[in-house]
Amino acid sequence: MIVLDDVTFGYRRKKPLYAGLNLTLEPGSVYGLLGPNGAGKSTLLRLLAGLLYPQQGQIRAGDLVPGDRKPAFLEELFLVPEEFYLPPVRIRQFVDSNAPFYPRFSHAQMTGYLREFGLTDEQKLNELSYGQKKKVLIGFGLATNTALLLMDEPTNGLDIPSKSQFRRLVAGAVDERRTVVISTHQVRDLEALIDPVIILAERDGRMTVALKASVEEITTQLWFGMLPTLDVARPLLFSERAVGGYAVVAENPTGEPSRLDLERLFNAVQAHPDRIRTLFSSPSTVTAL
Ligand SMILES: Nc1ncnc2c1ncn2[C@@H]1O[C@H](COP(=O)(O)OP(=O)(O)OP(=O)(O)O)[C@@H](O)[C@H]1O
Repeated sequence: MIVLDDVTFGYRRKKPLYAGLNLTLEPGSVYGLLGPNGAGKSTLLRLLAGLLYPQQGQIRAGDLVPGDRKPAFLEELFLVPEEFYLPPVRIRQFVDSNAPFYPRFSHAQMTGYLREFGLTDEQKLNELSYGQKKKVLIGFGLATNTALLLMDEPTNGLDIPSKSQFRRLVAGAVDERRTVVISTHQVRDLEALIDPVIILAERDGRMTVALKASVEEITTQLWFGMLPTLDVARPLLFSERAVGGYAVVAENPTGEPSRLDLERLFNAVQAHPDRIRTLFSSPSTVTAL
């Protein structure tokens, strides 16, 4: 389990990006980390990876502190960053020289991922497109079988068929000991994969976790649907004009079933972060603040 306890962090000391941030991540899940541009998604991933250090508070991954960068933590961590450099070597050489850092690395899985992505390990990394390089890194990250796998905007640069391959491969690589955190703006790419959902929103100039909830919790508290008019009794958290009426997110006091729409949920959270916090602050839901 990964715990962020009262974490304060800012690139400038006098202007923290996060202040008093609390968040718990459980193994066995693919967390989707959403937030506006500049909200601090990449920063949060770097804090979790121990590449940045909290100025106050603590981050713990089991018994380990990510910022200590001890081998026992590093061999269980893989980060697929948004921007990366890969050396000008064949995929096979890259795998052979990096796999030994990860005791659970599976060469069989890596071979399978490369095959799925239409690559061979004879190809040179410097002769691949950005999307192909990203596939190598994603495949390598999945094949490490680290307890913590962080991916920053992984579907950026992937073509349309590769996005569904990505969903399938990630879903197949998660087990009960693995925690996967994916930051993304491409909510449509990941709708069928991420659960729980974490949404960052601003409050008093600081970024906070406005929502952390499972898909089931979200669709219990909120209703996603179409209405012919906006003249309805139930409180609306978001609405937009759509063909034939309005696509809305409404409170759901009667527990009416509906299908989560992440884009609309994101907009509802940004528009009404305090109401969302209140709705989801039941004991079964862990929210920060
Ligand atoms: N190395 C840095 N030095 C100073 N400020 C930084 C640095 N990296 C990020 N920031 C600032 O911290 C804030 C959060 O940045 P971060 O990259 O974590 O956001 P993000 O949510 O990942 O954004 P995006 O969705 O645009 O990728 C932004 O205001 C950014 O300008």
